[in-house]
Amino acid sequence: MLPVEEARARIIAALTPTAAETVTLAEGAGRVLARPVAARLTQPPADVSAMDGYAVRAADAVEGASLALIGAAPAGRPFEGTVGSGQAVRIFTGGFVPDGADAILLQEDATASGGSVRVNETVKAGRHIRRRGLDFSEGSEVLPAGRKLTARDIGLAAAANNPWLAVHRRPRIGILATGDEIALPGDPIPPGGIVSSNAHALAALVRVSGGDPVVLPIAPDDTAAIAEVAATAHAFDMLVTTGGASVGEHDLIQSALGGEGFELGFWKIAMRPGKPLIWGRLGRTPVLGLPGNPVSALVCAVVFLIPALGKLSGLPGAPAPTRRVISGVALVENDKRADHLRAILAVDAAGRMVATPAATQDSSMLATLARADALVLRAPYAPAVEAGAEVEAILLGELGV
Ligand SMILES: Nc1nc2c(c(=O)[nH]1)N[C@H]1C(S)=C(S)[C@@H](COP(=O)(O)OP(=O)(O)OC[C@H]3O[C@@H](n4cnc5c(N)ncnc54)[C@H](O)[C@@H]3O)O[C@H]1N2
Ligand code: MOO
Repeated sequence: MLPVEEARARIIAALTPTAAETVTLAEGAGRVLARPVAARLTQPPADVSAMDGYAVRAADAVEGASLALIGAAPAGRPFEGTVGSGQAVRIFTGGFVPDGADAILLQEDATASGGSVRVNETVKAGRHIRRRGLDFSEGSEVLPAGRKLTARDIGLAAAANNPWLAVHRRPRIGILATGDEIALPGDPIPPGGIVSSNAHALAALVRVSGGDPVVLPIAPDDTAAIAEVAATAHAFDMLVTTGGASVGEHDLIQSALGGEGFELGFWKIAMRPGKPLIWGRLGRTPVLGLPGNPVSALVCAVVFLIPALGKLSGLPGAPAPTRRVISGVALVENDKRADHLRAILAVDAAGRMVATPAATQDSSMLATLARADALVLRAPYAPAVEAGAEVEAILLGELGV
């Protein structure tokens, strides 16, 4: 069985980012830049005032001096003349500093009357002036390719006068649930059947992780039916299946896809839950075969599908970040499979984050998974630890799943 890290590395190495598409600023948040964003202007375009007050010559603006007011420079309407010795121009935040002036006298530090202004506090040269290009200069790169755009980045791209952004197309992910026993929520459930939760949960996970999910019709445990749906795989950047991954004679994914030209990359990994994971390729489309057990499917999606979506979207495809937390209970020595324990988080009196794994960790228990805040990671053969020991955990809330 392949170690988790190696399985993830092989998946990430096999994926290439989607092509670029052009979107408006409003559509850009959360997308990954396919090309850098350059400034299409210099900001500020000239020296501007950072305050409301008076543009003056610092040499004249000493406490007690009276300066002649010769005009005004509100934002957007520059003063055309020059500030000479003993003169001042009324200025507002964002207004261009007129020629001749080299400092701003704050409104609060001055008394204006008639055509003059009295300096109540001596001004320092350069004070309250934002220099031309302080923020960025025309032609410079303000955002690099490969960046996942934040709301702040959208503001920067807009300020740099870019109405459009070149981002990677959202990866289109086909989701195929298989099994004779599964029925869509609300539909009649066959005898001994179960409602299909996996496709819905996976579609939601794909959506919040930057992909476009396409939920395919449920395929019964029948080679021809699975093959028929799989024949549409070329329409997707990745096909994700659930169920039929294991060793039972009804576990048909590999044999059904085999007829369609499926090339197996690997099968079975040293992970709990999620051992029977399948990875391969159908023509040019990568295929991730998740186990049918609902918790196994979703934990594998956190560990493999989210990084894969990242890589397809133009990111490095890094694993979910982990945090060091305190285990609320003693943990037994682990076996050969990397374990992922569903746990509730709480903050103790000392402000430390404490993760308490659920007492039963069965891979069918969706309610336990939905209530969990974290997956506590137990490496293969990790030794037993006492309650209070530090352990690594993936915080599910941070991933938005
Ligand atoms: N003899 C062995 N048996 C099993 C092994 C093994 O190594 N040897 N592995 C076990 C492990 S671990 C897992 S995980 C499961 C995974 O099996 P499959 O991927 O083949 O999944 P199915 O058999 O199709 O289904 C398992 C379980 O999940 C339910 N299911 C399936 N699809 C959905 C869905 N879309 N929504 C909700 N629930 C679903 C299905 O009804 C079954 O109850 O195999 C073990 N067995
Ligand atoms: O790995 Mo299975 O996913 O243990 O239930």
